[in-house]
Amino acid sequence: MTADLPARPFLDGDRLAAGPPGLRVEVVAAAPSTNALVAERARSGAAEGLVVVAEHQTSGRGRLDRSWETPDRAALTFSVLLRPRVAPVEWPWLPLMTGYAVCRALREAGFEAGVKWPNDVLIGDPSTGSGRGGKVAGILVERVETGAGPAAVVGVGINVSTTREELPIEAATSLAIEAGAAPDRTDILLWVLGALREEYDAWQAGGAATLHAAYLGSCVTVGRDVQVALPGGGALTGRATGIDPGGRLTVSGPEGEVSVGAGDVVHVRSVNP
Ligand SMILES: Nc1ncnc2c1ncn2[C@@H]1O[C@H](COP(=O)(O)OP(=O)(O)OP(=O)(O)O)[C@@H](O)[C@H]1O
Ligand SMILES: O=C(O)CCCC[C@@H]1SC[C@@H]2NC(=O)N[C@@H]21
Repeated sequence: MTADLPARPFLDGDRLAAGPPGLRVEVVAAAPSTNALVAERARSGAAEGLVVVAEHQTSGRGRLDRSWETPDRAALTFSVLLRPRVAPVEWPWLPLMTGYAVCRALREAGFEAGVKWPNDVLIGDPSTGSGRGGKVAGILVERVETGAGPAAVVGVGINVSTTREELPIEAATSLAIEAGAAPDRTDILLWVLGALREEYDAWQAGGAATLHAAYLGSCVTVGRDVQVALPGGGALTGRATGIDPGGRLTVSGPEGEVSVGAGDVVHVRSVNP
């Protein structure tokens, strides 16, 4: 007779409980969207630092209401509740900060990682790696009005053990595809949360200058020729020259130098990559 063995734990609860100071991690078996769940908790008065991880996210959302698709237990899908003390005009740095934190964590795990403005994290190099390189993570930051003032829900999706067949788009990849095996999920989550905590504290204490410089050093968009699709069908074409103090991408083209905010772009594509 064979006894039912307990399923292999998705994350190590003891290590999470001792994780980065000021963060409280809760793991749920399934949720439509961890961003929606944390937004609900924020409206009910939850304090800053709540982190909800879903083993299975069934209706994940991306920017502009696109869907974020991850098979059961194959990804890390989680959201962090923040209540920033800095002026809302500074908040556009939050998705950039989070992308940079994911990048730091993936480098700690041995990956070559870069941020694609505004909200993607890319790994690998299709010409050298065992995988093919591509988008491994996406960030969705949403502002929520609560009785205790505005809050930010910072959502992160990372493809961990997702197979090629399970990925929804050709340009996507997973940590397992690039490395040949999936790294430890608890390590990755703790490294992301630790890096996010550090970047967030530094930003609140001293503004975006340090983050700005670090982000530029990791950004694969700046320095490239890009085509930025705008809402309503227009497009902006030119050289991405930098990130302005408000976290917007600056593009130099036939119209001169123009800044675009993340909320105003449908897509950013490299031209002649
Ligand atoms: N698990 C996943 N991994 C990678 N990509 C995914 C995943 N699930 C959905 N997507 C894709 O990610 C896209 C949402 O991300 P995003 O808003 O960054 O769009 P994008 O096409 O990457 O635009 P941009 O060119 O601006 O980066 C959706 O179009 C969706 O097809
Ligand atoms: O690439 C994007 O547009 C962003 C994708 C963000 C996905 C994460 S997964 C956890 C959190 N919950 C959601 O519904 N979305 C974010």
